Amino acid sequence: MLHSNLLRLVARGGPKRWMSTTTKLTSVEVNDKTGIATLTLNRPPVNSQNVQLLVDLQSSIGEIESNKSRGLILTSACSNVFSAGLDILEMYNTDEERLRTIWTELQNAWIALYGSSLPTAAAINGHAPAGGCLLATACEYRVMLPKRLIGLNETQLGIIAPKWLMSGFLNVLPQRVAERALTQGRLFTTEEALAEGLVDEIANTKEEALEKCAAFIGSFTKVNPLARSLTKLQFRAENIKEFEKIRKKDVEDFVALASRPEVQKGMGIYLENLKKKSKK
Ligand SMILES: CCCCCCCCCC/C=C\CC(=O)SCCNC(=O)CCNC(=O)[C@H](O)C(C)(C)COP(=O)(O)OP(=O)(O)OC[C@H]1O[C@@H](n2cnc3c(N)ncnc32)[C@H](O)[C@@H]1OP(=O)(O)O
Repeated sequence: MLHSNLLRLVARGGPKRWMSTTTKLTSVEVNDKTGIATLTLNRPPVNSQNVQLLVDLQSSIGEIESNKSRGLILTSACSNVFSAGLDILEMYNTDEERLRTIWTELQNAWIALYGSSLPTAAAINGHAPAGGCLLATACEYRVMLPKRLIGLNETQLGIIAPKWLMSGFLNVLPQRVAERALTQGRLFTTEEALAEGLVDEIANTKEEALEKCAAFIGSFTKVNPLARSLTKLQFRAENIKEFEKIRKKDVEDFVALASRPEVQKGMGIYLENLKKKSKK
């Protein structure tokens, strides 16, 4: 009781310490009382994942791990979007080297989060399609605001999510639900996501989501951290091993797919539609 009250007080603006950070598109704030770090994605308007954001994310995860924080909460500074996934503008009309860098940094960011030994939770304070869902499902716990969307919608875009990218999704959903959702490219509403187990709790505000994430991380207070992290990593080891085997080929597959003229054309149309929609 005392512990959860303390977490609530602290999440509402108790003593906080800003860590020195050299990154710009992510920020890290460690709560002095709980030792929990909040990592915020800050690339308005939708936290689309360009190379810089992915590199900054890795650097912030590294910073949190080396500062021995008790856990990591991932959230967004954007008011209605957790992350819109990969920055399509960056993938459009570019060269192979850039595509190689984008995919390599997405892989690096995913493995840094998925393989982190710390307790991790996502306070999903907005929509989380595609790469946004990837980051959320790399965490161990998800709390989401009502009436937002989350899922891997790749097939809706005519593209295929590789196996590693589905790992987190497959960790939390029954195989049958995951297969159907992935083949349909389904985006779940928050309420549907809760019913299926894709998210763990709903919160009405970002502050409440942060509190609930902190309470999840607080649930490990009495567990030996080494035993906890080794147990977590045992659950994830098979996926990580499979990923390591194919990661180089996966980059080349992505570059070949994303540079195909018909895929580039599709991206152009998709971007145009996004822009038309946002002007309405
Ligand atoms: C697409 C082909 C890729 C082919 C490559 C092969 C890849 C294989 C494996 C794929 C793995 C991961 C893929 C991805 O992550 S692809 C990204 C998929 N993301 C989406 O489909 C989400 C698109 N965005 C939205 O649906 C909505 O923006 C939103 C997130 C629901 C938010 O809605 P909103 O109303 O709050 O904001 P909106 O007005 O739509 O957008 C504001 C501006 O942001 C621009 N924008 C949105 N999303 C992206 C994006 N992903 N990349 C770049 N830019 C984006 C949007 O165009 C608006 O711009 P502007 O203000 O008009 O200039």
